[in-house]
Amino acid sequence: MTVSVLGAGAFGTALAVTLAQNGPVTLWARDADQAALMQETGRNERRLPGVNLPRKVAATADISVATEAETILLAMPMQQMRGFLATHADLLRGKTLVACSKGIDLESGQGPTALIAAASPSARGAILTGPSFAADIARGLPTALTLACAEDGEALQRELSTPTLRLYRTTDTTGAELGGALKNVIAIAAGVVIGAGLGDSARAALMTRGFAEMSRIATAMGARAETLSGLSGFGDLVLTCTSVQSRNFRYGRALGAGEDFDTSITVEGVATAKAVSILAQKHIIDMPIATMITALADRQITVSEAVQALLSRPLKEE
Ligand SMILES: NC(=O)C1=CN([C@@H]2O[C@H](COP(=O)(O)OP(=O)(O)OC[C@H]3O[C@@H](n4cnc5c(N)ncnc54)[C@H](OP(=O)(O)O)[C@@H]3O)[C@@H](O)[C@H]2O)C=CC1
Ligand SMILES: O=C(CO)COP(=O)(O)O
Repeated sequence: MTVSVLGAGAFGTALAVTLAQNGPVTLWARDADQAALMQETGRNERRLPGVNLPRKVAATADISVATEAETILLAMPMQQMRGFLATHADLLRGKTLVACSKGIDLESGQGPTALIAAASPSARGAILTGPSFAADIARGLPTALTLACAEDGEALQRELSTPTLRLYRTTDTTGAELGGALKNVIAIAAGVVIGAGLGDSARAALMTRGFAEMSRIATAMGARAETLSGLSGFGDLVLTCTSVQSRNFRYGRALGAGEDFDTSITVEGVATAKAVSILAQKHIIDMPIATMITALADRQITVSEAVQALLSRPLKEE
């Protein structure tokens, strides 16, 4: 059975590479020139350089071909997903749609599975998330992710697991998608800490308090605490806050050091910090780190003002 991946960025391409171990995969790029180049060269140098695409990966820019598969992975940046789902709603009807994006839609405040349910009520929505860099997956290094699906996730889990990509299953879609979205905000903050020269101890404190902040809002929104402490929450928080492979971490590090950062690079945590600050007000939840990241990204405060504001908060019980 063919699986399709829509979005030929670093992650979509890596997923296509690993899934080709199970059978044919269609990889859809929105840019016809890029699809043709991938098909011709067997590489995606634009988004995942240095990786050979297996022969079982067929690249196309034809969306009607790419949506023939029953199982379709959505691997575009989060802020593009709502528009994409609306444009292609007819072709996606009745399919199994597995979101691979991490974030919260800024305009609606919804995560990927809620966007899928709103745009394609007859589709089955799921989310694949957790600690994994595209380059690691593509190189065949061992990785473990969470597959969250409200119902009948077992067959999908088997279909999307490969000899090197191990999927764990949950029905807690809210927890899985909020963990994956929120860890990016904390990773930016961890990058700021390192970029500003505040040290590894400060980063450990930030990660721990960040995890408390993630858990507070996520459980208030219906997530299970154990999902937050699994691969999609704690696991991905650790990876993204401690690796320079992370774009969110590198963006934060540039902010902390007062350096410029290439705005064409996908950094999901910025929009998510804004979206979650709005949700936090609605749920009356205290989210000082997300609020600070929004203010820093918008240049409303300096790094030293942000640090001062966090350090001067009232002392309280852990
Ligand atoms: N990279 C990683 O290691 C991981 C990424 N993710 C998540 O995967 C998602 C995608 O990230 P990633 O692949 O790294 O991003 P990239 O920046 O590598 O690529 C983004 C891709 O999305 C395409 N795209 C942009 N807008 C649209 C649109 N409107 N319709 C269709 N396609 C579009 C781009 O096309 P074009 O080339 O034409 O601009 C590009 O191929 C993010 O949510 C990220 O958090 C999750 C785990 C790991
Ligand atoms: O989500 C990721 C790793 O799990 C990738 O992180 P970045 O988007 O920060 O590169």
